[in-house]
Amino acid sequence: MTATVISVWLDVPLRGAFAYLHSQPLASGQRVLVSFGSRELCGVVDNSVTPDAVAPNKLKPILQVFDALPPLPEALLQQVRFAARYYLHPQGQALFTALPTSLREPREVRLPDRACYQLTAQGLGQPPAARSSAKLALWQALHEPIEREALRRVHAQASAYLKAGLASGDIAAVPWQAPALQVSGELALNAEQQLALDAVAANLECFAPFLLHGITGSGKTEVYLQLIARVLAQGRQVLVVIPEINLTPQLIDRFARRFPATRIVCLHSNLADGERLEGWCDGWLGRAGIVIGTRLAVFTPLPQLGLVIVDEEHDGSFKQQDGLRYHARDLAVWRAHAANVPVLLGSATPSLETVANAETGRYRKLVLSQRAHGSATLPQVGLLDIRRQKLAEGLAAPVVEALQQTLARRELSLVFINRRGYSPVLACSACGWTSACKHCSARMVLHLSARQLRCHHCGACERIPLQCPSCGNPDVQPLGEGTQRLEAALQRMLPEARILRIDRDSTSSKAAWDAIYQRVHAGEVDILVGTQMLAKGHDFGALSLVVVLGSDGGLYSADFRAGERLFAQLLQVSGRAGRAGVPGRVLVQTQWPEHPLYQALQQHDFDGYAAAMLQERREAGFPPAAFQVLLRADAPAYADAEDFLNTLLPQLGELPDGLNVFGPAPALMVRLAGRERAQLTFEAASRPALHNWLRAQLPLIEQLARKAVRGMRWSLDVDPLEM
Ligand SMILES: Nc1ncnc2c1ncn2[C@@H]1O[C@H](COP(=O)(O)OP(=O)(O)OP(=O)(O)O)[C@@H](O)[C@H]1O
Ligand SMILES: [Zn+2]
Repeated sequence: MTATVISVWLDVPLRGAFAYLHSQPLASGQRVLVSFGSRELCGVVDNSVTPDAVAPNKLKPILQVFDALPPLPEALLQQVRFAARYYLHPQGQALFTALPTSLREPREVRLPDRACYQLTAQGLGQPPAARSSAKLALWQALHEPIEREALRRVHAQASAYLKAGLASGDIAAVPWQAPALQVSGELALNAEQQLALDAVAANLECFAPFLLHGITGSGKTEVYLQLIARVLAQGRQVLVVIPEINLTPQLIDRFARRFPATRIVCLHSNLADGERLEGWCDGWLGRAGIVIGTRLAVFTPLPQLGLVIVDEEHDGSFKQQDGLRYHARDLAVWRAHAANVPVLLGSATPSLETVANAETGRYRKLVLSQRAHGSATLPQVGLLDIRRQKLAEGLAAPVVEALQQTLARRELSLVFINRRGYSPVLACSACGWTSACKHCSARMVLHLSARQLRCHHCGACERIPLQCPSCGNPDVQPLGEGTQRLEAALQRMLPEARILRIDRDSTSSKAAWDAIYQRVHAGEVDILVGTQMLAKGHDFGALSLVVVLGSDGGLYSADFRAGERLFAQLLQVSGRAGRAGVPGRVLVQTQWPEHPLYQALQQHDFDGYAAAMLQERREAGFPPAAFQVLLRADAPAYADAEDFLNTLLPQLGELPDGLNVFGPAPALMVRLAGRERAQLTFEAASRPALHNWLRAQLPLIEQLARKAVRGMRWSLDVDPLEM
């Protein structure tokens, strides 16, 4: 019997594919079981590559072909091929990053049969009594084949009704079929929204990248929804990628209410394996009309893809910070290109990368310059110079006054401080000791209610010391404010106010978020105190005052992106005020009121400040004017990480023209979770030149890494966001 050599990708940190034997050829994308060393692994067949050479007598057979599901689609393999090449990452690992956990494991995967339900002839002849409106609505909906989930949206009693109907023979399960599109509750668009909609809708048949630059509250989401309706009407699918924080039940609800019959798959990292697999497969098998999710959703196969949307495209959470360090926005644009469909990048504060692309005409820019809600206008921004103010518990008198007035009018206030915990550091006034983390170059944050010091970088916890660990002084004091301390101070100053704190500590569960939303919308809250979790996407109608504290730190940071991030964050959080007719006001406490960033914030001048920042980047030769790749090394001791880079550097030889390297230098945060980090920054004006040259150096880097001290690790970060 002659056997065929099959190329198989495995989830291992090696660049090549592996060769195995099978009795007959297998399709690309086929999942298989193979033995690798002493383990059995899941592999994926790829006939487009030549495997690394193996002596014929050493070839091992494929142990099992997992064929309960069809082979993974070619479009996914292509996307992974691109991602691996672009991000200089081993392709096997890139492929397994793209798969839901269940498909990475060395076992067969079966999908539960997805059925629809419909009335039988017997059921049709027996309408429920007219007084039972729930049953009548369900009975009506069951005239057409409908999925359980969609039926549940018709009425909460769906499951019980279905169970009874199946038992009595009034209802039968029928093979799954795509439901007819239903669209409900579309708003009449304003002129700018209409222009934006028309521009994209006119390009549904080709790749066309758009920037939808709409100020906060300008109705971007409404434009997305109406575009999605057009695409669904063509029987095609839509991919919507959004930041982690914005994936709220409220948003999903908004989509579900608009498209009550459509299967909407929601994908994020907190799903159980089974749920994620089912959602992923529903996209892949064409059953889902809409896939909406965080960055990992960008890998969901969608055979009928008709439109890609990236909301809040500037958001840093789109960049994966370990393994395959991909940027979901950039991969989303690539996907739209590969599928030859339009992609819409929406934001009130687009990234400078995207601004630059709009400037050169690579992306077409669509503008929403007005708030959508009838009488809503942008808030007035006041800058409070705290060099001339006495602060009480971190708050200037005009801020407390404004909070009092807002409370008296029974409107909602938001106090924004981007620091959770009680206080960012505990310090000894006698010897200068501070609560440093043993594992990171960072301070441990005081969490008073939990009676702990916590490191927000590595998660280390300690008891709060009763006296200074260094000199024994019993007077150790919290320095500065975090959300918890602010909450306590506000409660003392405004005892009658109902205050709600929102940060990662108070919202760890989805249920907590739901409860918060309900309380705010029911008017049970007067003041929200919170971190950046509050800055984005939320639409609280009664919110009329936003107070910003402690934002000066971002003005003069060593990270060249800090200003861009701060500006976006402040515009976003300011944008929460005055969204529904109540005039809004923003107060910023700062020591630098004359700083151009605050001046631009006051004028709501995104374009002007973005142009200035872009100009600075061009002069300094920073992205987006240049392209970067970081080579990071980390080890328990800094010297070992640095040694590796220092050994490598001379062996790389002379760099080609136009390519520069800086370093080795310590990372901005040198020590993290007990490891110290050094890096080389490669930079060039030409992206292909930079990537191609680095790709050619990979064998050398890998060879030297094998000789480095044990425990040294290295990685490449293409288009890094963190320095
Ligand atoms: N054409 C319209 N007519 C009336 N109201 C509208 C219209 N479009 C949107 N709205 C309303 O305006 C508010 C803001 O809209 P939406 O949430 O879509 O804005 P957005 O631009 O996505 O906001 P942000 O970026 O600030 O989160 C919502 O309450 C929405 O229902
Ligand atoms: Zn730490």
